[in-house]
Amino acid sequence: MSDPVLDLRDIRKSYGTSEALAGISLAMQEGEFVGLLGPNGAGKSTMFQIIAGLFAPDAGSVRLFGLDHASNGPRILARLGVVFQARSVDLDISVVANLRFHGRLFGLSGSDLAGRIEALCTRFNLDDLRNRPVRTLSGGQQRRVEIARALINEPDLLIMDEPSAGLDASSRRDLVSHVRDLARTEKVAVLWATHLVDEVGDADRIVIIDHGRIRANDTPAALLDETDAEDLTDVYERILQRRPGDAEPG
Ligand SMILES: Nc1ncnc2c1ncn2[C@@H]1O[C@H](COP(=O)(O)OP(=O)(O)OP(=O)(O)O)[C@@H](O)[C@H]1O
Repeated sequence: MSDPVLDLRDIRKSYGTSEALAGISLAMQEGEFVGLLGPNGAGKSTMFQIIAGLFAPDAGSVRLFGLDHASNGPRILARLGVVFQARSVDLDISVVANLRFHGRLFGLSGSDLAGRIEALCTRFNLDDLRNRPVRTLSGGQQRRVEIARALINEPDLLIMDEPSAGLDASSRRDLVSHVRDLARTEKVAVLWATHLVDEVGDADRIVIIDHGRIRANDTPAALLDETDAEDLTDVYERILQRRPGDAEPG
């Protein structure tokens, strides 16, 4: 069997005396869409920064595609797409100019780059907006540009930290369905962090994190079954209300 796309083992990270991650283990396979749910301060962003190689954990092992950041950072980044909470596209230049710039950072050029930009504009309904400065687009359209940018290198793993922040309900639904479709058709593994349960109802797996610990890791159906909950919102609330240590995942 091929290496997992992502393999985190017992990751720990503290900021001074405050422990942000208290032993996180998580593996993801090709094409899996995993929803990472957790309240504010749960440790989601810290986990993302560690996966992206921005800093190393205090303890534990981080492998992407069977590689570690210390010896294979550039090979990992070539196969990783990242959407952080903060904006990373330039508001003053057009959609296409942003995509072209980011493509060049990955060594793409000529018809290869043009072809990828074309395909991404079509996939994310940006065709009519392609020559507009990003500043003139709506919040939902700007987030679609962010995601298209993160996909310019055709990553095998896309990590998204609250990608729908600031969007209305219908734009959020659109965004989720675009990315869900991407995981299904292109076999991109997606880790989608949010604190909004409705965004991850269709995920292959839901991971619930709180106080730096994984409190649940299973399919939506299994979580509903296990908690005897009405719906996923109820699942989430019940799991967060359990005392850490009660029925922790194996
Ligand atoms: N640079 C930092 N210095 C000190 N403490 C930090 C730093 N970054 C995060 N923390 C703390 O670590 C814990 C986890 O924060 P993190 O941002 O990873 O959570 P999160 O789940 O992404 O939260 P949110 O949903 O609010 O973005 C919090 O208690 C936070 O205050």
